[in-house]
Amino acid sequence: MKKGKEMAETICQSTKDPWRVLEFYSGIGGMRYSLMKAGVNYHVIEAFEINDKANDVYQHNFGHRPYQGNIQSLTEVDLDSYQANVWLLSPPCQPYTRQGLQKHSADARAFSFLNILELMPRMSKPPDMLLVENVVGFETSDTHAKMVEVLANSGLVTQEFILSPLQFGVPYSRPRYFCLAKRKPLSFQYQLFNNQLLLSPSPLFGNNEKTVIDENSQSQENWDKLIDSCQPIENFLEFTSSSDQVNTETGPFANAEVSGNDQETSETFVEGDEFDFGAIDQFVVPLSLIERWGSAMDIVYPDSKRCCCFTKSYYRYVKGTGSLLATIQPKNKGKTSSLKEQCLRYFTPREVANLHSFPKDFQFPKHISLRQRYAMLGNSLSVAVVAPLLQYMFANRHDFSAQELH
Ligand SMILES: C[S@@+](CC[C@H](N)C(=O)[O-])C[C@H]1O[C@@H](n2cnc3c(N)ncnc32)[C@H](O)[C@@H]1O
Repeated sequence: MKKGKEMAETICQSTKDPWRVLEFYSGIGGMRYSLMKAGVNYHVIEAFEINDKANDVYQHNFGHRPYQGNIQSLTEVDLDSYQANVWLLSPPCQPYTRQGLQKHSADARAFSFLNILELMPRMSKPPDMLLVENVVGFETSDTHAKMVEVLANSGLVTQEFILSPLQFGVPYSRPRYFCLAKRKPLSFQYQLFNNQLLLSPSPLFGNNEKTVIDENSQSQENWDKLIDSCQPIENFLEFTSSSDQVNTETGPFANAEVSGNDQETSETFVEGDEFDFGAIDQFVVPLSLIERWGSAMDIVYPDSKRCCCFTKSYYRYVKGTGSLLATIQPKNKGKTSSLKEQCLRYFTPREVANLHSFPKDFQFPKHISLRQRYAMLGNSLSVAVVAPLLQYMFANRHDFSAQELH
């Protein structure tokens, strides 16, 4: 009879059973797109999301409407009934954001996640693997302390990361906290990182060196190297323009070109009256805002290799909610050249989705307003970061398969 590693490898090769996944706080489906990109053999048994507009978007793209209840009301019997191996969770971030009151577990928006943690030890079939995503700051919260305690008591080993799309070649600064957890006999490929918080993606790239550059490194040299290795922002734009193509008389996008490599996304964008090309002016930053807030704006250019995190308040507020694009490149970049002459515009929702590495076929249904689109994208996640994390979590040739674990 085969034993241990030999048996596990045989099982992994022979099984066709997909991993049974539950997606909590599914939003517009960033986790599901990450699963798809990771190439995992999965079946999303159920997704849970309280927001009906987010569920419209999810249903539009995946053909399944998530369960629209409050996660706080789920019981261990409910969760056991799904017989899931894998949980993916991106609970609300507001209790832990630096800008917020940082009430942590005392914040009502943390209650549903705390409920899930309390249910886990009471379940007869708790998950074998899970991934939790949250803001930087979560790792020092009492909710985090509770999560680590519950996972350890339930026999799950954790590896934690703080990673940004910049570390994956995407010119987008969005550092986020991630926890991966696996239950024995499953194990991580690099077990020396068990119970550690890493600021480097190196294990995901197949090496166990901790010294790969990270966004939080203090060294200017490392920071420059990281930014340099990213693609330029123009690769993520649906409209490109150069100063000689832009007719400032008739509006900065009068002669805007649809990016050659992105025809599909432009079609996605031209949907409904609200998004006619004629309405492109809605992305121009009004002069009154530039005059009032210009000094607080983060301005980037098509050849820039970094832009700031887009939050759910992008387009409603300009300060600290995400970068603005200068469509006319001045000789001297930055504040020395008048911002008014640089024809600032907002990134379009499609462009934000591109920077989140969502696939080209992702679409919003027509009835979702511009503000709702930005709000939902701001809540979502980087597929470029989560997909390799999932690949790392699922891939260990010594692991048992979904079939063996049932
Ligand atoms: C950080 S966002 C996650 C977004 C998601 N990962 C995505 O790709 O769009 C948190 C989501 O949880 C939902 N949510 C918050 N509290 C909830 C609750 N108690 N029950 C169900 N959904 C909830 C919010 O509506 C929001 O869409």
